Amino acid sequence: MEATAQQRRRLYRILLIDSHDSFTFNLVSLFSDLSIRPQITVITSDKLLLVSSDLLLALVLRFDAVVIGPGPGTPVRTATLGDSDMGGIPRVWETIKSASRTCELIIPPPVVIGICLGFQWMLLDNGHRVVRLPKPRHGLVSVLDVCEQGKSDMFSGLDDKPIECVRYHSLHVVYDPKVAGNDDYIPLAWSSDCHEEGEKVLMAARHRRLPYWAMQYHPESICSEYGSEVFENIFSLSAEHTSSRRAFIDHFLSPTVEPQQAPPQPQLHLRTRILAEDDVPLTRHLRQAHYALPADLDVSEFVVTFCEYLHREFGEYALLDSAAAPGQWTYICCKNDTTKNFTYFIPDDFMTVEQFDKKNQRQTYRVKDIDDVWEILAATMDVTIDSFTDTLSSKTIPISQYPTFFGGMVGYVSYEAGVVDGLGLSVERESDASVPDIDLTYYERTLAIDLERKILYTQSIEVGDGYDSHGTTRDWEQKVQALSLAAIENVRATRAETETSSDSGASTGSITDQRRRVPKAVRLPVADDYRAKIDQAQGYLASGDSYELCVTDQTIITENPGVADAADNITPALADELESAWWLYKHMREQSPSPYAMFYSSSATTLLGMSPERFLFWDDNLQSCELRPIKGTVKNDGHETLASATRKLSTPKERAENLMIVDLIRHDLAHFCNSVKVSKLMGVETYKTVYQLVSAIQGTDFRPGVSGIDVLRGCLPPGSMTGAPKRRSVELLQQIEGHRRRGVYSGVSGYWSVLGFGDWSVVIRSAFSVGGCRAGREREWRIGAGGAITALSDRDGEWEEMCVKLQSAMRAFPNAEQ
Ligand SMILES: C=C(O[C@@H]1C=C(C(=O)O)C=C[C@H]1O)C(=O)O
Ligand SMILES: NC(=O)CC[C@H](N)C(=O)O
Repeated sequence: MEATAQQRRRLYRILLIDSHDSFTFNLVSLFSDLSIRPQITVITSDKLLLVSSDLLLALVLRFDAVVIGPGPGTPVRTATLGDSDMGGIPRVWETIKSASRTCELIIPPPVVIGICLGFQWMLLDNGHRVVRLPKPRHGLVSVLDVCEQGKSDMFSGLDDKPIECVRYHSLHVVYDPKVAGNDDYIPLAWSSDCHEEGEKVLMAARHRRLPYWAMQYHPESICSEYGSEVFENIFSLSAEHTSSRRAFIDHFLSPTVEPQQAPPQPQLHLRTRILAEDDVPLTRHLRQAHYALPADLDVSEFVVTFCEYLHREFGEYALLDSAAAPGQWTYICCKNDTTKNFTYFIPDDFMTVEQFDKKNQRQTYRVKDIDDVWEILAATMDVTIDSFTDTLSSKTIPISQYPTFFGGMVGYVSYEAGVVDGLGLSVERESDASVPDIDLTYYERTLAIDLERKILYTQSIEVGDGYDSHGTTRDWEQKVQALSLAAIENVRATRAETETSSDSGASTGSITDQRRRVPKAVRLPVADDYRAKIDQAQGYLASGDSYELCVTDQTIITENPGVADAADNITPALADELESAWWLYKHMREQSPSPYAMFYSSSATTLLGMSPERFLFWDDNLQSCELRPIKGTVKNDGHETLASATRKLSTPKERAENLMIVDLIRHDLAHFCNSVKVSKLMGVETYKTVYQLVSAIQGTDFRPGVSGIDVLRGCLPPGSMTGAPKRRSVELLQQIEGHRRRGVYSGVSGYWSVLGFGDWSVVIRSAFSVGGCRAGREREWRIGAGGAITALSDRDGEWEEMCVKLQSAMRAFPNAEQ
């Protein structure tokens, strides 16, 4: 077969140096769509320190272009104090320069492109100064003032169009025309909003003689214009240089053999399953039945009553509850003999598994010497499905309308698990009573409720007829159906009662509940401490170490120990704790309902989730996923309308906060997906207590070997809870927050379905318990709240915003409110 001209063309090799920034992979996405047939190698700048000088020369020679990407920190310290913000970039730079200067053989340099930190480094090295901006510009848009020289260079063909560019910088280059001679850079564009900055800021430059270009702004941002055109121009302006350089290098080194296809990017692979001995995969049968619920039924009330009936019959359960729009599905997981709870604490090398035996006794064992927790979880999820029965289908429901959760893992992953696993950083160990960093329960019997169409599905993953201590799957289905009918009746009867007595269901309860509802102690955030944290954060924003920091604080509510009630199979105090947690959940759901509500109780903790924010949804079958970050909050207290909230959320400050996270998520997703698109940019959504600015980012065409769980793992912790760039911001937040663990707060909760779907929310506006009778100490509830701090943030406004968010969860604890 004859190769096409495009295939015959040589790969254009780009070495992209990443200074642990959260925008680097947006450059990978941008380059991938260019006409040069790129092959991109990303290396972090600190790894370059490990490469010997000879190897570095050989490495650099092989690339057509070296891109010095953006990053936190400053290039200045490196030049004077040898600090580490630049990693091995100065060595690469020296290698490029010395190869073309001092060898007998003058090797033509590769094309070099510097972006933001890279730009600052290149001009600093050339003798210009780099100083702080009067006010940092993070996520803000400027219009470029393109010089005549720029119009015939990297901005050519753009016909004097105003070019909007996004800026993420605290430092800038003071261009000094006196740095004369052949080795200087020529300005190509300035910022045009000098009225705000006091002076024009240099935005783009090129070397007078060599193929070096540099940009202060971020051409890869979703809100920057003409990013592709600018790079096409640079690669075409340097095409002649590149081809003569290739001929020169080929003459001395054997020409490189082109691989048929670009090698896959390094990825996390969960496909290599490690099976525990008792986890030999069995083929399972999926069984599903569905029933129409009465059209006039208040499904939200039904869910609560139904859970209570199910609890009495089958014991503990988990609830993934779409308690408010736009949620469509509510899932209830029922315990049976195959239910297994997995808990893991950082940095243990074992995982604890808990299962109930046929006599309903807890059995606990450890999986030891594990390298990777997720491999163990993946082994349990490795369910081979051989058949599917839809037993009671009266009419055909299109497959797109079927529930996506059909059993699998439900639970949460803590913030710290993401910090350690996703970012490779370390965290301090929790001293006393702590909650697991991963707490997931595997369920094979689940109920799905389609709230829009009012349909109840019973779903099971069974071997044989699914017989266990609760009977066969069929027995279970029949019991569930009978319970659902009883719950429907109960909802109707309660409705009729409340219409006459005006009493709300959530406010009824035992004496024990009443006592518990008066907390023993409440520790709230202190305004001055919070303001001090904001100041500290803004110091880091001014120095260029971060562009946005999501600062948080925690509230601790210590419960009054209740009076023990008797209950079957579980100790009285435990039953009491469960009952009171459920009461709190119902109250929270009534006060601040949200689309990602969750009631999840394991032996170590209980999570009362009321998150409005989807973290990640994935579909392995379609190889697609979606993230929906929220950034930008306005109180909804009855005085605000959607229109007035939209006005408040349209300010540069709010938009910048959101934009930074959108760019960060595009970068995170580009590690796993060949295509990343923003399907919604900064829409305003209404919730019961707040208005929020929400964006949606979609990733499709997963890279080879990737499935949704890899995306989840690799994108933790959620960027909306860290700020950008993620890694450096997390380190700074550890200092700002006094190395206090956030725990479940700021982590993610949701499901991982055996059908290849996952849906996870960010744990915010929620409470989780620490201690309790099984830990032999008082139970306390922790509620985290915080907000993104940018250079434009105002201390009092941020304190108020945090309080609004805190109150949405505090409402569950009526006597604890401020
Ligand atoms: C930090 C919280 O929320 C995060 C911060 C937001 C903001 O700064 O506007 C909005 C949603 C969340 O991503 C919280 O609720 O505690
Ligand atoms: N985005 C960047 O590369 C920022 C560079 C540098 N840290 C600054 O704030 O100016």
